[in-house]
Amino acid sequence: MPSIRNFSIIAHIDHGKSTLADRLIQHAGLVDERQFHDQMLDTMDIERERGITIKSNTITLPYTGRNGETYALNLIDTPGHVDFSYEVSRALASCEGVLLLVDASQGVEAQTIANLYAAMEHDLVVIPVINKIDLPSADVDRVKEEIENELALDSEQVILCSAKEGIGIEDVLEAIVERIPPPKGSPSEPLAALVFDAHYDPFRGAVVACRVVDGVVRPGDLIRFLSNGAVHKVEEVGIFGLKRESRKSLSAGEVGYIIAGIKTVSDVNIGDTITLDRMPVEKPLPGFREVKPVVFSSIYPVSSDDYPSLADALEKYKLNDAALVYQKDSSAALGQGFRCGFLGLLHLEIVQERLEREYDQSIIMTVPSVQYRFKLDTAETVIVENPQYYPDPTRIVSAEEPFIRASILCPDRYMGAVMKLCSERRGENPRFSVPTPGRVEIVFDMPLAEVIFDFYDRLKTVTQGYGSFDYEIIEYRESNLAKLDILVNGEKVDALSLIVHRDRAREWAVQVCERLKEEIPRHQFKIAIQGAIGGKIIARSTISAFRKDVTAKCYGGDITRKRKLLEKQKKGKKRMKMVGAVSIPQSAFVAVLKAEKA
Ligand SMILES: Nc1nc2c(ncn2[C@@H]2O[C@H](COP(=O)(O)OP(=O)(O)OP(=O)(O)O)[C@@H](O)[C@H]2O)c(=O)[nH]1
Repeated sequence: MPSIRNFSIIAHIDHGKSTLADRLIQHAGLVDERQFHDQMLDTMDIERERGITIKSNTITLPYTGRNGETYALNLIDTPGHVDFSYEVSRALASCEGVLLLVDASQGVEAQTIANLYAAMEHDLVVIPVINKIDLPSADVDRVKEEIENELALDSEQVILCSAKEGIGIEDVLEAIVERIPPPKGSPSEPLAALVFDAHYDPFRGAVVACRVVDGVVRPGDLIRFLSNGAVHKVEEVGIFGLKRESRKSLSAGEVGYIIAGIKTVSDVNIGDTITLDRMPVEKPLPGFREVKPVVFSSIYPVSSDDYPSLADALEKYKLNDAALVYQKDSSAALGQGFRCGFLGLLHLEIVQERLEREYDQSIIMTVPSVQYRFKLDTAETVIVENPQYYPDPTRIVSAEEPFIRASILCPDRYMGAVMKLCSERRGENPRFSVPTPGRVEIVFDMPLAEVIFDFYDRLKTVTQGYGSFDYEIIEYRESNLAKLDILVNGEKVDALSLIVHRDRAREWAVQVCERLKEEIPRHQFKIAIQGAIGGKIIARSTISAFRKDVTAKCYGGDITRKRKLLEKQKKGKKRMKMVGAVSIPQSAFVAVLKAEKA
């Protein structure tokens, strides 16, 4: 049997993980030049379009070392965006080592540091790799210095490569087999396998991705999930090549999949331990850090008839994205739906897109919220993440909201712009340090609610792409909160309500009214859009009554253009939600989330 190495690639976003993974796959000869398309591991459409990795993917690469030995290298790809550090932690739990990739022109970034800490927590061997050395702006010496100073890693150990040009790929592979130890574990012990991912196959049921730590699993075995005692008969085991490749067994140290006709999706929990029913292990393997959702929003079907289908889609989706949490919810305006918890706004957007594309759901999402705490005059404390359940204001004694420690790394010339952005977002207590000349680290305490909307995008804009951002939640702090209601044509639309800081309430109200004015099409009557706190109106916009014929504005001739407009209007109708006498397009609910127009 070939010797096994389990490793992962970690890096700041855009430093080239997927490109390097592609190169390693190509080097392993799994695909020929003709079949090769970029970013083999980024299988989801959204990943390709956005050019980011969201889900961890696994692949086994055969490799023959310079010493002539054969190896099976299990590569677990990880995402780089802050929202998905949870996926990183899952990937790391099944590895013995990591490649820590640093861009030769950008250098060490906030997420590089956060990822290194995660790898150290799991006691992994860290191989520093400087990528993109082909770039004219590459500054290998400076980046080596940063690796020494900011990461405290030995710069002598650094491997230089260009994933794009295919330079240094063999050095990377040799370092993996030389420096990363083979997995420990023993095939003769009772079976213990760590579930680190899963997805739903309509024909085969749940496909469970796992790392076998001890023992062996074969088709025909009865396996048991330790967390809930569910027992299933194994139909197939195998490894992940470019596709699933079945094998006779999976044994200690190997990474692969198990198919056991599991139709009850809720039996499978990421982080669970699988063992043999007839010879179980007593203790579960150390699982993963529990995920804590920080952003909440409700999902409703555009048409209420689709509620059962949405329920089914969410259950299957959840199997593939353990970070999503949800429960039933209902709204006067939108009917039955689900309240969901997300890791961040990007996560929310991804869930929305995947539900629409992969599960064919037409959904509406409400304005996201963080979790607030209210102390009431009854000495009770209530936790509220849904504006619908905002307590009676006369009973609130004090209110608190979650604060984060935001850490931003950027070239020092952007310091002023970053400071301004942070103080606009109610940032407090700024601290600075200079990790390497020319770069500053700026640390702020900031309300989480202020970063969930579009902070990261804004930061990228004000630093021309050079700023990087990481955060951790530190504590709850007292805050002056209020519930902002939105009324459309005199009717309160509960799905548009939001909890805001009083100082920013008017600003928000004006913005939401303006955005809705752009999003809601004209009707045959005039529509007032109002923002109110308590009964008091604090902002207002008006949509005037419309001219009936939408094609009237394309003077005469151009028939195709006319048809296009009508088609567009027809399509638009399908995605409308009636609120009283007003139809609000699905997009409006999402649009109000974006603080500034795209
Ligand atoms: N010049 C140059 N560009 C590279 C190299 N490696 C990657 N890139 C480019 O850098 C960009 C980001 O690369 P990805 O591989 O998508 O980055 P990533 O780290 O996987 O990004 P996430 O998966 O979103 O975290 C792409 O445009 C690549 O073409 C390299 O060695 N040289």
